[in-house]
Amino acid sequence: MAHLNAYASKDALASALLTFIVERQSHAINRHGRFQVGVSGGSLPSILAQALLSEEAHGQIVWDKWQIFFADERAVPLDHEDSNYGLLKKELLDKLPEGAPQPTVVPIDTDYLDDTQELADQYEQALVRYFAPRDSVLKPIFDLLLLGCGPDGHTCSLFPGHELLRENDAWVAPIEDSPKPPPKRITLTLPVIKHAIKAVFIATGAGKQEILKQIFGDPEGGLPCTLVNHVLEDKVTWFVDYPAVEGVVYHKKSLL
Ligand SMILES: O=C1O[C@H](COP(=O)(O)O)[C@@H](O)[C@H](O)[C@H]1O
Repeated sequence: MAHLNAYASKDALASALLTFIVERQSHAINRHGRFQVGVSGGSLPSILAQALLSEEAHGQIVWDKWQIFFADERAVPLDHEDSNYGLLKKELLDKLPEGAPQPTVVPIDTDYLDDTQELADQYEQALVRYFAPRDSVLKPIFDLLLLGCGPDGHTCSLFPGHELLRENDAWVAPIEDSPKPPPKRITLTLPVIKHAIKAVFIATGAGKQEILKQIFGDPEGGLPCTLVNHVLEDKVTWFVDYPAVEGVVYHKKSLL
């Protein structure tokens, strides 16, 4: 069963997230000398940056061991305002101290923007290059997935009721009819998410309240976030703030 941790403020949430990430970073580096992370777009990069660029984080993040991949990405140029890479760059990567060790960041190959299947295949090949030598299983094993939760319960670019929720082969899949613009995207699939060592959801603000009530009130409901809770069970931790969690009934909830 997923853990649900609720915080009185974004500062408290960011601080707890930092502690969690540092612990997972140590675990990963001890295990295989690097920290392979999948990152979402939306509201997540800004909170992630708040955690990782804080004074408290100083000296705790071993950036040159980080390999950052995208949990989903929009089929747009990297400097487009809809790009998840562009967002992470603006919020976090551009703010890392110059001259200091930098993470490896693996964006989509924008040569393939006109063909989302090829874009997804190329990103899958990139994952093969970074993960396959270690993983004899047939799926990449992310040390940590940092996931968002849309107000409709979508995560990555896996949307409620969409056929991609039944994908059980591809690591990375294209979507051409995303209900949230832009329509053309690529996304990690549920079988990949299922193999992650840990996953975190971050959801803040009253706009997430109704969907959190559904996700935790109806664990069999089939929403994409619910499916992630289901496949990863206690390997998932939700970091939410009080406005998002108000009215959510869940017995594994901690108010911090
Ligand atoms: O479109 C997307 O939305 C989700 C959720 O975004 P949020 O702003 O509601 O947090 C995000 O996780 C995903 O990466 C993004 O492509």
